[in-house]
Amino acid sequence: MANMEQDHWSRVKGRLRSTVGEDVYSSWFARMDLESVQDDSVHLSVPTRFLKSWIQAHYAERVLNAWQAEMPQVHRVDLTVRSAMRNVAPANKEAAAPAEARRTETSNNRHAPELRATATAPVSASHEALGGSPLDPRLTFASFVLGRANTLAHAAARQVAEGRRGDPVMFNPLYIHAGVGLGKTHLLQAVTWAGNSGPDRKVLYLTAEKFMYGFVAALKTQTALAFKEALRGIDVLVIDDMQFLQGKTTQAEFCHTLNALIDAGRQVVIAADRPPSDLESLDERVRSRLAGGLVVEMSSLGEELRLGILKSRVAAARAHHASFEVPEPVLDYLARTITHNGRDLEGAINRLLAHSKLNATPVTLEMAEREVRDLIRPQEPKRIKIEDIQRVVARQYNVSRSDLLSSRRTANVVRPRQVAMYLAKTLTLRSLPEIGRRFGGRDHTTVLHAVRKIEALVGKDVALQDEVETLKRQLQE
Ligand SMILES: Nc1ncnc2c1ncn2[C@@H]1O[C@H](COP(=O)(O)OP(=O)(O)OP(=O)(O)O)[C@@H](O)[C@H]1O
Repeated sequence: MANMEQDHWSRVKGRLRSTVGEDVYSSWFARMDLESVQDDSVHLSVPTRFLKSWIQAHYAERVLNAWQAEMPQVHRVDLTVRSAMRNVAPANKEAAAPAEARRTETSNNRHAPELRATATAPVSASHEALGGSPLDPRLTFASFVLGRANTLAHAAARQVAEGRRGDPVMFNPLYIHAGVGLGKTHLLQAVTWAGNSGPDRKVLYLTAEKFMYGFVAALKTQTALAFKEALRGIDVLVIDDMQFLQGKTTQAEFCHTLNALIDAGRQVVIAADRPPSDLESLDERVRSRLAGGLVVEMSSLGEELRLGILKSRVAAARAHHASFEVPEPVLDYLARTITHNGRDLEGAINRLLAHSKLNATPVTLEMAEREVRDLIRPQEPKRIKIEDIQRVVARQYNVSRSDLLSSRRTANVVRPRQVAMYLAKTLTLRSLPEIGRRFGGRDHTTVLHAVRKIEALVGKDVALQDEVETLKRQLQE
């Protein structure tokens, strides 16, 4: 790019910095790059979709103004998302720690820069040479959180990733299926990063779309034979989003490739959003071949797993924003209420980060409730009312509801009251002051004390733990 353009760009950045202030600038514009200037339009790029839509929604005008102040002829600013893949394969693999994306393309990088982990898996030169789909450096085994939903899929994926050339292939193909946003792409890319970190194996990650595109392009340029040979020369073929494989010729080609690889003892790993038998648009031969290896389902993310993912996202964000803190109750609340998929969990942390950075305020439960409201889907856990809690607890401990609200401090009332407050905190979205008000106008510190007390006791006292569990069950029914 011409030096002059870069000079303009530096000055535009300076203007933006002084209009929006240093904090906002570093949150939103620090990773924006100039791609090109052509006539009256400027082409900029950012590493994520999230950043793109945020800038478009909030700062489009200011970015254009800053350009016009520098170059009056500019009438248009285009913003695109860079892919997460480096476009130059470094010769030295150790130096190939995934870095910020450089290649411009409207890719599906769904991961905000704030969540960039410190993954250091090398980028495989062979992967790039073969035209593999872009890999996201954050999607590694190190950042994959384990839980009941994915233990088997993870173990199988690891086994594949750690295999060596010539090892007997245990299950072929390995077919992983799960609903949207439950970690398929994460696991498949983790296999690719890990598999390519050794010197002797070539692992190629392709989305089904990319496979089709590669094949169609090869047909057009009459290099289809070379394409097939190249594919057959790899050790592990990883195909994501199999449900999108379309077209008779492509399917036939895919089937040949699959057969050739499997017969040659090469590993094939596939992910889709449904089991092979439900891939209706696929040829029967392909379906049965796909079902002939190990088919593993990843089920929906349990609460513990969701909490683990949230924590790992916060830790990743803190690597770049050390002051970003999400209190435990907020994490618990998010894990409890955002139940559908990992992408929503990631989105929630991004929003909290954006909000707390922009407004320079700490993350609170109230803020979280407001910010993620639309991520909480309809069939979320039944909304429990504080009155219900008071009623059920009073019945269980044989006291009256007015006892719970009264100022009486006898032991037979104090404990049930504390349990009720604890349940109000853990099962509802009410804030501590609100709960205090609903328990006879108590102060929020009294509620906090009760919550902590019961939390501590539940960890030690099995009988109390059972009581609390029974109460929760009754309330959730
Ligand atoms: N077990 C996990 N550990 C860490 N992150 C996870 C896990 N499961 C899902 N995620 C995160 O959730 C988000 C969505 O996951 P991913 O893109 O892998 O889903 P997917 O199953 O491929 O979805 P789709 O069907 O839409 O392609 C990603 O940010 C991913 O890192």
